[in-house]
This record gives sequence, C-alpha cells and structure tokens, in this order.
Amino acid sequence: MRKSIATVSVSGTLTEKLEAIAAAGFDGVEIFENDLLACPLSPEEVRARAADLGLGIDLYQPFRDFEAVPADVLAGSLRRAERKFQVMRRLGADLLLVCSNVSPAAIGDDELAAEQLRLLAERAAEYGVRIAYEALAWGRHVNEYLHAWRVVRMADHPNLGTCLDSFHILSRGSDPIGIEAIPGEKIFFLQLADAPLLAMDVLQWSRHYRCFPGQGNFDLAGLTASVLRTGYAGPLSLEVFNDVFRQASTERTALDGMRSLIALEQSLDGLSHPAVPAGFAFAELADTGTLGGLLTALGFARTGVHASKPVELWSQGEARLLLNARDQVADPALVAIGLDSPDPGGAVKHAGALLSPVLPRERAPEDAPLDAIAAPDGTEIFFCDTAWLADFGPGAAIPGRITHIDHVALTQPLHYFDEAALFYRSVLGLRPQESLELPDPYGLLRSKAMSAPDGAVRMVVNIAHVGAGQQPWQHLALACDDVVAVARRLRAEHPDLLLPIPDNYYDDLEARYEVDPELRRLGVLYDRDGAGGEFLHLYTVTAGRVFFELVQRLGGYQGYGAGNAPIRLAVQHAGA
Ligand SMILES: O=C(O)c1ccc(O)c(O)c1
Ligand SMILES: [Mg+2]
Repeated sequence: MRKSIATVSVSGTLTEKLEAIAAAGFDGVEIFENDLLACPLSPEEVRARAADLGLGIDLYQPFRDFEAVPADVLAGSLRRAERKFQVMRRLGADLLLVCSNVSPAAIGDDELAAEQLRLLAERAAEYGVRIAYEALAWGRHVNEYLHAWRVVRMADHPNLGTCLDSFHILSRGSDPIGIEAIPGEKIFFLQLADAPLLAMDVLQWSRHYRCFPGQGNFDLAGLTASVLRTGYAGPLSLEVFNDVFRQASTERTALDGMRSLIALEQSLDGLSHPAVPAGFAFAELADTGTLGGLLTALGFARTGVHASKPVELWSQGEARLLLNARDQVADPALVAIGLDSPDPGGAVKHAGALLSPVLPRERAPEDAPLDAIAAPDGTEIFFCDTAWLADFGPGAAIPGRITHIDHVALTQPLHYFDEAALFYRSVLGLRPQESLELPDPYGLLRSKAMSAPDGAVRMVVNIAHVGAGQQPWQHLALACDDVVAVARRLRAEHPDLLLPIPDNYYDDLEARYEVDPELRRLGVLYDRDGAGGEFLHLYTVTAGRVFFELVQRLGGYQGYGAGNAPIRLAVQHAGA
C-alpha cells in the first residue's frame, strides 16, 4: 500500500523532513501547515522539491474550527478556506483535512454542521480540492468517528469524506468495528498513530505521547484491517506528535516510521514471525582481562578458545559467555548477543526487510557462518544454529548451579527507546511485557521488558534519565537452580563480589512477607507476584559497564523483581 507520513512526525526544517522522508522510502507526505508557514520556499518550490524526491503531497492540514458556527462567522471561515485552496493549488495538493470544531462558540447542531461542510465542499470543488473531515477526540461537539461520518453522510457531497485517525478512535475507547459500515470511497484518508496507555487529558496525550504503530498499546493492525475491509485504497499515513521524536534524528525517525508500517503490513498479511528465537546461544563481552576472575568465582570455566580470533568461550550449564579481547575497549561491556534461531538465514532476511542494518562478517574460511544485525544501541545480534560452537573446539559444558541466560538488560539512548521496543518486537518477534518507571537516586529509570512467548528469550530495555556523565549500565541475568546455595558459597569465598543490600530493605521485606532470615545474611533479594510466583535474585558488583544478576524463578514467576531495582540502583550509585 501507499505509505505516507505527516511532516509533524519528524524533527527538522521542511526541506530536511522531505529529504529524510524520501530517503526512508515513503511515497507521500501530509504537509503540516506550520511547516509550510515557517519555510522560506514558495509553495511551488516545495512542490518541486517533493516531486524531485519522488514524494506526493497527499494531504494538507489542518484546517480548524470551521463547521457549526453562527451565520455571521461563516463568511469569514469560507474566505479563510478559499485562501488555503489557493495555497493547495500552488502546492499541488488536492486533499484538505478539516478537524472538528473545538471552539466554545461551536453549535451542537449536526444539520448546521452538515450544511456548512457542504458549502465548504462546493467551494473546494471549484479548486479541484476534496475535504476530509476528522473527529478530534476533544472536539466540542463532534469527537467520535461515527459522529463525524454521520455529518459527512448528511452533507452528501462528492468532495466531502471523512478522515479516520487511529489515535482519536482508540484513545476514546471507541470500537473500530463500526468503521466497516462506512463505504470505503467515503474514507478519504487514514492516519495511524499508536500510544502508550496513559490516564491523562486526551489532548495532552495526543500532542505529546503518540508513537509509531507497534510502539504503544493500541491494536493498530485490528483497526487497519477494518479500514481495508471497507475497500479503502488511500495511503497508510503516520501522524505522530511526540516530544522525543521532535528532538531525535530526522533520518532515523523517518526510517523507524517506515519500519513500523512494514511491520504493520506484515501483520495484516497474517505473516507469522519466521524465526522467534528459542533461547540465548551466548552473550559476548568485550574484556579487558578482568572478567575471567569474576566468571571463575561464579562457577564458570573456560571451555574453549576460538580457532582464529582472540575470543574465549566460558560456560556453565547452558549459559555460554564469550570473552573477546580483540576490541580496544576501556571497560568491559556487553557487545553481542547470540540467539538460538530455528532459521538463521530467514531471521536475517526478515530483519533486513525491516530495515535493520545487516552487519558484514569478517571470518576465516573455516569458521562457521554467523549472520548478525545491529540492535538500535549498536549491540550486535547473531542468529545461530549450533555450528558456531565447533569454532571453539571440542570442550564440553560443565554442569553447575547456573543453568542458562535468563535475560539481558540493555540501556538505550533516550531518543531511541521507542525504536528499541519496536525493534525487539518486530525484528525478533518478542512480545512486550511490563513497562515501568522506577526511581533512581539521581533520576528515573524507564524500563520495558520484552519476551519470547515461551519466555526462553527475555530482554529488558532501559533508559536512564540520569546525569550526563553516567555510563549506561548493561546487565546479564543468569538463571540458577538454587540461588541461595550460590549466595552461601559466594558469601563465604568472594564476599567482595556481591552487591551489599541495606538492612532497611530486609526490615521492610520481613514486614511484608515471612521470608527466610538467611536472605538478609546473604544479601538475596526477593519478590512475589499475585499468583504466588516467587523470584530470588542477587547482584554482583559492576565490572566496567557490566554487572551480573543471578536469578531463580519459582512457581511461574514472569517478572524481573522490578520493585527491588531502586534498591539496587541506590547501592550501585553509592559504589560508583
Ligand atoms: O492536535 C491537533 O490539533 C491535531 C491536528 C490535526 C490532526 O489530524 C490531529 O489528529 C490532531
Ligand atoms: Mg489526525
């Protein structure tokens, strides 16, 4: 389908926006009026620039507070409209979005609204312009899409249709199934935006928190499917007002918008994800020579060395860590994640179709082929079958209390948090779990957990709103079959490796639950969910950017001990 985006969705000047939008592969744009007003180019020059870039101007918007006004106001509004039709003619745009009247002066009279919109459509027809009437969720009288459609039907003019905007429909909790009663040819335009569920004033929610499809909590695929069932053949057009996108890279946001529409089309086509990972094959850490000691203390052993690269394999149970001494890094850092993939080639192809950078591989001829892509924060993601292990020789894994990698937590730059959520969802097929905001002594930690349907791969995406000088932490959570036993041994043999937990935490924990007093002595944290699932976990001190968490899930616990994260953050800051 034709793909468009409103210029308001990305940062920059109008020309920068058009260039980035074209580079991302869009077919058309909605020109937001303010972008034109502030642009030094004439409408004719904007038209030529767009045409040179291969972009159509699919819509000009918004035209406000027109319908259902007292008779003496109408003439002025029609004159205002006529001036806009002249601008549109110069722009080469033939569709004008009129949003429902928000003025206290508007009259709650559908017949009057229809009659005046009919006049507007007649006037528009003289300029070859069509009008798409949209119900704003906060419109004075018309604020539901079916109400806007009733007014359009009543006005009954070929140059008047409706514009559906997923945000206005879904933010009000309207059922999109009603769309299917609208004839497709009367839906003149479809605007798509997702949003996180927030209990707040709907205008503020719309103007600051919209995001691309797949980044929020609305069912965009369901709504779009309803629209397509009407026979609608116009563009899928993104219209996103978002405070973070307004500050982010124009090119990157435009590309992410395109990714969201490709992913939406895939879900409309009923394409299931080709290669949801079945587990973590490995995590790779850039090492400065300090990690081997820490891993030995945790019960890992070096079980292999790469045939052609300075990379060691350390394992315990099914937990495999690669220590890479090749990269010149100042501090240890998590640099790559290997995922067990049922179809590595298919997974990379799928990622490429979703515009993820596929990384060139340098490998010796005898090395196993491994395909990698870059996650939004630069972490490399490898899709693996089991062949890669052979590069590390015949060493067998050793059993221990640590059984496998439970989850990986990465800290994202603020501007790319939503991009990361969409990446893990669309490219890796993970599903969003809980989203949280947690207090940090010097800021706020926003966090979103994503997991494979069976929980075999879990990722936590964080953004830290903390002082600029702070390194973004990354952590690797390792599943244990008996975390208390591991804690006893570490406490006895390597007490300095454990993050100390304040007594006050245990005073509160013991007030809430009857827990074993040994947890306090060992520094093991505890959480319980509503269904009786339990979580026992502890943290190591930080090595460079990285620390380890040892976790034990009991009784089907699916969370991450989020309530304990502020305690951890405070202790880490104190020691940093
Ligand atoms: O926030 C607004 O005013 C506004 C304007 C035009 C739109 O299409 C819309 O959805 C919202
Ligand atoms: Mg809109």
